[in-house]
Amino acid sequence: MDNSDLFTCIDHVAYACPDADEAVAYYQETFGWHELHRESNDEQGVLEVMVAPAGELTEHMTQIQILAPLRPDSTVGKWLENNRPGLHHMAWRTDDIDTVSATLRSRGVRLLYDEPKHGTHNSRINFIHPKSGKGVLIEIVEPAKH
Ligand SMILES: C[C@@H](C(=O)O)C(=O)SCCNC(=O)CCNC(=O)[C@H](O)C(C)(C)COP(=O)(O)OP(=O)(O)OC[C@H]1O[C@@H](n2cnc3c(N)ncnc32)[C@H](O)[C@@H]1OP(=O)(O)O
Repeated sequence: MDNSDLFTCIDHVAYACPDADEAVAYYQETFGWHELHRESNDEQGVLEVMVAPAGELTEHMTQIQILAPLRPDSTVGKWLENNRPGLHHMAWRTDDIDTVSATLRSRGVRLLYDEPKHGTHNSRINFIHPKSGKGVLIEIVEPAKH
């Protein structure tokens, strides 16, 4: 078993909270981190803000994704009803989400979606269910090829 055809790095770690602006200001003012990107993803029901320790990304730099729910019945909204603000998921980067999905399914891993959905910055995303991820929600992300 090896990883050479699967994941290249930890793309981001997601922090879920009710107020993204307050959390971003904390990262900026306390740690000097930089906001690199923000967008609302209506399908996922989240506002997401990507912050990083540098103003420009290097190839394998891991970002923090600050997530706030756009509506109470979104996955993050429901999660915040049962949990304090905190770590929500981590995301592993791949160059080819279709191949990775097929490989993981063949190994018995439960993915949430039949086909990848739209993620941050036009990426393609899927998730490993926490029951299949040792209690951790794991996102699989294929960044857009610019
Ligand atoms: C924009 C995009 C991007 O990066 O580009 C994003 O990140 S969007 C980020 C927001 N979107 C998502 O998270 C989409 C994927 N997530 C989901 O669809 C959902 O959160 C599920 C993972 C299916 C869980 O939903 P729900 O709690 O309704 O399902 P469920 O009742 O079946 O719960 C199943 C079990 O999973 C646990 N569980 C729920 N959320 C969890 C989490 N974040 N981390 C770890 N465990 C978690 C519950 O406690 C429960 O455990 P017990 O049974 O032991 O009590």
